[in-house]
Amino acid sequence: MTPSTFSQQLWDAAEPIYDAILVHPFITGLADGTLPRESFAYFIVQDSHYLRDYSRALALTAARAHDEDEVAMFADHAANAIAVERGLHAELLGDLELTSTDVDAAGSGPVTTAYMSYLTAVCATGSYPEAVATVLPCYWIYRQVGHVLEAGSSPDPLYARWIATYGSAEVDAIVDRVLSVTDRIGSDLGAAERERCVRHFRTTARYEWMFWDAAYQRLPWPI
Ligand SMILES: Cc1ncc(CN)c(N)n1
Repeated sequence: MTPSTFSQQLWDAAEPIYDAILVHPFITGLADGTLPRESFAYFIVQDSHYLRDYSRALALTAARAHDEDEVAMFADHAANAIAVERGLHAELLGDLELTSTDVDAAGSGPVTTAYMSYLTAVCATGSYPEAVATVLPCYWIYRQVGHVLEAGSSPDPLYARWIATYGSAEVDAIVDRVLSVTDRIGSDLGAAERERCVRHFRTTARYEWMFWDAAYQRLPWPI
């Protein structure tokens, strides 16, 4: 069956990746509290690096938009939506007894660097629809994971706080708005550009799985 909307077409292309995310031990460990603290700390440190470049990728996406409301939305997300996540990180880093010096000293790991580089390259050199498709898994997958985990939360208060942020109504409203922009863009895309968007969406959805997997393993640079 042909997907009814562009966002549905993108989601369908990445659904097996999302299904694999839901059963990854990082995610099941957040939910049942068995995730090792060291893996969560690796994740928060790497995510602090990631958000720096994600914010830039959103600013590049804003610069590529033609519709004034969409320029304003992505620019606002680059500044403010990210600020909510930074606030969460600051609290969690404090609880993990880590500082911004520790974040800088750790540097960005192999998967973080690869994901950030891909985001930056597409948002800097691709079209506006390609940029939107590339940044979308970050918004959408976290919202979905937040909702799934929210039902049972976590016995671990740190993990419960993380879950509550991504399962919140505030995140819902942000993601719904981005999805409606995605569907508007998709209504007049040619086949070749549509295919490029699907490829970018699937690639960054894969990076989302890899990001959690790297944290679970506390993956170092091999050399
Ligand atoms: C790697 C990653 N992906 C998504 C999100 C949610 N904005 C995040 N904080 N970090």
